[in-house]
Amino acid sequence: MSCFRLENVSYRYSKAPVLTGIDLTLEPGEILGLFGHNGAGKTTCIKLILGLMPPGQGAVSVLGGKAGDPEVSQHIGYLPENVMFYPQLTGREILSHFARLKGASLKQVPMLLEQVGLADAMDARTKTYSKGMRQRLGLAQALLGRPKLLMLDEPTVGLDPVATADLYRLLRTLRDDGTGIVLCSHVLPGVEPYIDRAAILTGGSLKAAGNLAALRRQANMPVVLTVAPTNNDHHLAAMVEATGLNASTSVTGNGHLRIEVAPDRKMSMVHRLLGTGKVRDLAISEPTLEDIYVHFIGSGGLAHRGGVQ
Ligand SMILES: Nc1ncnc2c1ncn2[C@@H]1O[C@H](COP(=O)(O)OP(=O)(O)OP(=O)(O)O)[C@@H](O)[C@H]1O
Repeated sequence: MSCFRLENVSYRYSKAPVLTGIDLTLEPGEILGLFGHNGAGKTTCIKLILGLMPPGQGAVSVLGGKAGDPEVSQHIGYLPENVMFYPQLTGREILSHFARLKGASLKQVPMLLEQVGLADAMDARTKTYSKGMRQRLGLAQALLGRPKLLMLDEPTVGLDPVATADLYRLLRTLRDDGTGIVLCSHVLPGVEPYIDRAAILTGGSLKAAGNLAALRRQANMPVVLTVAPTNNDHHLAAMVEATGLNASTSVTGNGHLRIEVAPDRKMSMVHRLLGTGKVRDLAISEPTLEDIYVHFIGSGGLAHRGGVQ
């Protein structure tokens, strides 16, 4: 049973379409990174999965049932992008309130607060919490009732590096226990090691989806070889040009040769380079998640403003 399945889903709030023909599935025990520029439609996808509104077109099924059904919703944990809590209540009181609403055991409350690092602050009013502490409380709220599907919108905002690493470790444990997890984040280098698959949304359409290896194949972006020549030999560049492997070269500030070559020609290039006997050191850089994201989104940057239509 999939955690969710979006089939040919489209949605519009009022005028222009926000999502168009989205096909996306999440299986148990998988972490999916959902990425896109501001206003790409990530939160709208999440709202459809939560059943907060029906799709304009297409089908949304969640945990084998209908999005929004109470029996389905009790198995979903959700951390929204901006968490707000009643400031006069303590962390323990707030989490207990959410546990009652969700029908989760109250015994979980102190345990979860400890798990997210709020053991010492659980009886303090949340108005005294830092941004990171509020974020941790939001995370504890999302984990109530051991959800089968966990959706986290920018979960590391406000978290320090150690807390961020703790969060990702926790997500891995939950994933290994069979939880399906959706992670929306703009901090791509941070999430890259932790996701199993990425889905890239732009302008309401799914541009690409798959694991990093599949996305790299699809993007077919060049691999970068950085070569330190022996004795600062300047002839290597000409030799690279002469290979006929259609690589482009440039010299970096510290005299290294930077070679961009198609992925399927990488090994030929490496063999040729090593064969010259003029290579002192060699580094290979595959496109990162961020490179792939920019490739699919385009260089629009701030041109993708999202916002009011
Ligand atoms: N309640 C609403 N009424 C009208 N338009 C909305 C509403 N919520 C979102 N939108 C519009 O839908 C589009 C997608 O918004 P959404 O919040 O899904 O994007 P997002 O990818 O989550 O963006 P961000 O990264 O900025 O959080 C935007 O153009 C936004 O202005």
